[in-house]
Amino acid sequence: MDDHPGGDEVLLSATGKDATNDFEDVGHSDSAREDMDKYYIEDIDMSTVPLKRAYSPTQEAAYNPDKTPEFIIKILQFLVQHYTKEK
Ligand code: HEM
Repeated sequence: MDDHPGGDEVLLSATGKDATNDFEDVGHSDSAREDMDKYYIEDIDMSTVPLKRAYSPTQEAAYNPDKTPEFIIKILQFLVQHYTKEK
């Protein structure tokens, strides 16, 4: 951990899961890839790795762009005001 040029914090943040994407995202050099051979212990039993949880957005009411009811109410209000003034 102390020998990792990227520091120990990033390694700790990638523990308990498959860190392949974390490793690849950094764009490690070829020599870093070669270094991995030095630290290779064994293949991971993938059945013990927590499954990736799919992102599920909270169900929000869909925005209703249909303003027809509001529009009709405005016209009715206008008509009521108009005719009650004249009479
Ligand atoms: C056994 C696995 C790993 C080895 C052997 C390794 C090795 C190295 C080496 C040699 C460097 C120096 C730059 C280079 O040569 O690419 C480096 C940088 C770095 N590594 Fe790793 N690394 C490992 C895993 C990880 C993981 C899992 C992460 C992320 C969680 C990570 C994050 C970083 C970061 C952020 C840097 C600094 C990059 C920069 O500032 O340019 N490394 N690593």
